[in-house]
Amino acid sequence: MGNNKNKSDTRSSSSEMGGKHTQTDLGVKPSSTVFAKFEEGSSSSVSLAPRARNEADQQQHAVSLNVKEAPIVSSYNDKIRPLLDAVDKLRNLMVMEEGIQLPTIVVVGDQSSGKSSVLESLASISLPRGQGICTRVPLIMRLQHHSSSEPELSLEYNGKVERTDEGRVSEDIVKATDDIAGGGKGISNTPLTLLVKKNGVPDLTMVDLPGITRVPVHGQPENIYDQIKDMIMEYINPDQSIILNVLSATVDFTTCESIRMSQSVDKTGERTLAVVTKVDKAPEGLVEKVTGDDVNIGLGYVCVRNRIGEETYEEARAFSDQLFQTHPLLSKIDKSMVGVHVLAQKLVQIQATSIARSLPEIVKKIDDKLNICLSELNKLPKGLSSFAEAITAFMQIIGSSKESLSKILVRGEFDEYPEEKHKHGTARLVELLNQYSEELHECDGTDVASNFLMQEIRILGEAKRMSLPNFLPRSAFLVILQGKVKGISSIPIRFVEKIWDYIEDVMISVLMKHSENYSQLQLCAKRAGHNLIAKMKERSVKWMMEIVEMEKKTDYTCNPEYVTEWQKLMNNLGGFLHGVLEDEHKPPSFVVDDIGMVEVEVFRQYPRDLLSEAFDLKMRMIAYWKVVLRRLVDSMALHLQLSIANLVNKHMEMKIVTELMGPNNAGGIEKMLEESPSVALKREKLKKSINKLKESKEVVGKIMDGIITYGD
Ligand SMILES: Nc1nc2c(ncn2[C@@H]2O[C@H](COP(=O)(O)OP(=O)(O)OP(=O)(O)O)[C@@H](O)[C@H]2O)c(=O)[nH]1
Repeated sequence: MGNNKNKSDTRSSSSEMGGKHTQTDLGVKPSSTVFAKFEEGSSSSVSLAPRARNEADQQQHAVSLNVKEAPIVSSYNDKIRPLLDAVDKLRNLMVMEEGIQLPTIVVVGDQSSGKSSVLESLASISLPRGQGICTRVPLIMRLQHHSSSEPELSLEYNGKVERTDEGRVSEDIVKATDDIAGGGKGISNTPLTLLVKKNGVPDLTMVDLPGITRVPVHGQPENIYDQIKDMIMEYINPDQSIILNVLSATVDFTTCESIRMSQSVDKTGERTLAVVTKVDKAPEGLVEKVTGDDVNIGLGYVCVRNRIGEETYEEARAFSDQLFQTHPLLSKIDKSMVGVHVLAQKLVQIQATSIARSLPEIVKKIDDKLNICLSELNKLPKGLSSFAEAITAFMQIIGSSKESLSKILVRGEFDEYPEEKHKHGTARLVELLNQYSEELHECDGTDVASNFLMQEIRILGEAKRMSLPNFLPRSAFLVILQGKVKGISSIPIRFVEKIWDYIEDVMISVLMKHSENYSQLQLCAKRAGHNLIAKMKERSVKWMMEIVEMEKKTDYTCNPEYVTEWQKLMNNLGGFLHGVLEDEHKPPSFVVDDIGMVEVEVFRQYPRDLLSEAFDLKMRMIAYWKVVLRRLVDSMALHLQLSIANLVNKHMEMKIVTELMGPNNAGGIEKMLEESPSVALKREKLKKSINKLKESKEVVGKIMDGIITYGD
């Protein structure tokens, strides 16, 4: 470790990670240790293509490739492999679905910019290449160096693993893509994993994404651009993602869509590395383009010339090396910025730093998420396993529902539903009662002055009998009273229905809330609640109809206000008779106190006695009607108060028990033992997440132990 300090110091000042991902920045001893150790190996060149190791190649590329056998590669890779394996395992466990982001190298680029060709060059295998859209699903490419000279390739998607080989891999990727995204040109979010175990490849995991295209080709959906953009944004948005932006040398970088997208999530470019492809096609001005850095690429540029057509990798590499060494323009580009091997080295370093930096945070997030899931699982209702448990749960539900209803409908305490005004029962009941009272008052008697006394004169005419003249016939009073009661009789009935609908609403929602974990009980409580309210409503309607009937039959009150009011009104009689019969001006109308403006012309044909009797009859009715209306409202309020108290304290529990135990509900309370589907689903989901997070915890736990041991 003697020279590690110097090495890490050098790296801290390097711009390789945008000057940000320095060892000191990692701030975590274990991960920094790994990085320092890992860098020892990084000074060696990377073996990329064992197949290139024929003599001619070795001579030709001795400088650039410096092909070495496994020791250097493995000591280089051995440090990063466990970390990368751990991250790949987490990726396989789909830990991202739990909201935990993993450090990922995401390959983006405009369509046909050469993304697949770059990946091919890194892995020395053939991938589907060509013009038009090739990559249609996220292709997770896991490159792993292994000591055997026999490469092992496999494809993993939709839960299955298929072996493949170098000769077939391109074709198999196309088949798997068709399987996932259909045979057309559409794209899919379902990832396809390609595992390449091959001697000499750098240990790297990258995700290749579909190329960005503005114009849909035949067979592609109209919104293909948005679909691809959404997919790319989802992958590059997390801070943990490293963006490998593939740019074709043939285009102006500032116009590239992929640059626009990466800049939108990584403004300073501190997590963006650019690979410039097709340098052979457009060498002019390239040096200026990559040194000018008009597009803010924080992690630097690497220029490559990929395999073209049917070239072998060896040939392609030879051409590439030659190009960067001898081409009059391309040879001017700094050697630390050219070639696939430089790209591989940079990616491995960036990946290692990124993983080491992210691991402590990942461990913490896994722990946090696990704790949240465990506590949510604990909060779920315990599954009931015996009759006794079911009875206890039932009693608790009924008890708490009764208490809630008593609070909101009887006592006026709203602490359980502070924001739900609809459930502030006592206040809403008073409001409804006030509306009822207003409706009663408005229905009759708003305009006593119009047709003043006409009804009374007519009815008195019909009530004539042989008796003393100064006795007011009671029958006349009753006839008028009955007519008036009949006129308002539908209002109390409508009100009763409305008020019980409201109570039903509140009661059912409270019952549902308290029994939310037991769907069978909910069904039964709903049924019981509905039937019970129907009965209560029926009873109230019957009672109200009786009251209305009583008001029709009898004119009685002991309320002294009636007499007081009548006497007050009768004080106007003298003035009224004078205006009608004695005033020599014979006014056609005049104001009667407490009544208003009345037409009087018509009264002049009637005798004084009749007018006086009719006036008296009217005033009695006005005074008495106030008593009747007050009685209808007061008795309604008292009736409701009693009915609601009975409902909450007596009937509700009884009705639900009867419903639950009754013949219509075979299975009775045992049915409560069945868990509601939504709770079962939630429990299942939480258990799955917990298992996944526990496994993930184990994966990172092992790796952190290793790092600590290693660091110590
Ligand atoms: N001359 C030359 N051609 C290249 C180079 N890199 C890629 N190409 C060619 O460019 C075309 C597109 O390359 P791909 O690798 O399929 O591009 P892609 O970005 O993966 O394409 P999509 O995934 O379909 O967007 C192919 O014909 C490649 O052979 C290069 O460095 N030089």
